[in-house]
Amino acid sequence: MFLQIKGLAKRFDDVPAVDGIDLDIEAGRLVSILGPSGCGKTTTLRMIGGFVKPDRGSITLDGEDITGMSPERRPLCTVFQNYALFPHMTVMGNIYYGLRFKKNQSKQERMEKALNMIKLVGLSGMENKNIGLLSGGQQQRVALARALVLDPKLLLLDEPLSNLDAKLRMRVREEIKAVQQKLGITMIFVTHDQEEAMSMSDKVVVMNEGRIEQIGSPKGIYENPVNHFVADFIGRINMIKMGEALIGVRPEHVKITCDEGAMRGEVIQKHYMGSYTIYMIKAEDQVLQADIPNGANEDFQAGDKVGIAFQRQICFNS
Ligand SMILES: Nc1ncnc2c1ncn2[C@@H]1O[C@H](COP(=O)(O)OP(=O)(O)OP(=O)(O)O)[C@@H](O)[C@H]1O
Repeated sequence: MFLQIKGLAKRFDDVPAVDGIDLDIEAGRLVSILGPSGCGKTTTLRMIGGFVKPDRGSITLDGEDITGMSPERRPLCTVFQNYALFPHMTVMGNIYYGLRFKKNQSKQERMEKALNMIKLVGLSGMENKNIGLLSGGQQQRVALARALVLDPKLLLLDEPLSNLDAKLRMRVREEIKAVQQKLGITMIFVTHDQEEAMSMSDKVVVMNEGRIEQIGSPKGIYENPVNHFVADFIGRINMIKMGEALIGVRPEHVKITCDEGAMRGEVIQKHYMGSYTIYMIKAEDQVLQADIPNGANEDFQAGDKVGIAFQRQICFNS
């Protein structure tokens, strides 16, 4: 296994920030660590990067135990949330900076490498621009290029898109994924944005209260969440008690009809969302959400009595 984490734990005072996690990551994957604020995502990333010393556990990268190694000796790079660029330097200056220490390469080789990386992240022509004159999206690309030019075995990104507005985030998301695939590099990024994690990653690690709740592909986690926490954190879900059992039904799997159904309910509200409408349906003592695509389907109104059917349900033990 390329990256192997075993029993990793860290306490701050009496709070277990990371409570004994195991994680295996194959080479060339883009993995996101997702979870609510304070669940231990950043502490996990910082322990991999070497900026926080674990209380126990081990981290092995490409066959080498890096648990006790200082950050600068680890064969990896971290892109921080605030990018940590040198504000008084140019784009080229920032990207070339780390390469100055690569004494086994000639100056010519290093310059070429930096220029290639500038091209790869789409900043050609901006080599001599000062960092302070760049937009947030451009600064994020410089930070990415500055890390990638050092050929790290692993790239760690801490909330890489959180400083960008919604539209730019979508674009930079695509760009990071494209660069990752082009270089075949292994990346781990931390986010609390489930849409970001789902759309970019090969594998999603869902954390809660210092522990890993589930690891899987975006599809696997969405369709087969192991518990209520994961189901609720990734997308929306209706939780329904059926006798002793608790089942989960995604809103897109709730069908409503004019016919008599096994379950009956009343439409109490509807929210038009463009391509679909969210219907809130009161059934017995609970309110269910149904996402119904607009266009081909019947339009229901508040007060309509409807039949309810579930196309797919997820069973939970508790
Ligand atoms: N240096 C520190 N000193 C004391 N407590 C800390 C420190 N760093 C983190 N913690 C605590 O450890 C827990 C996990 O924090 P961490 O930053 O890893 O969570 P997170 O999931 O990254 O949260 P966020 O999404 O808000 O950044 C929190 O309770 C936090 O308050």
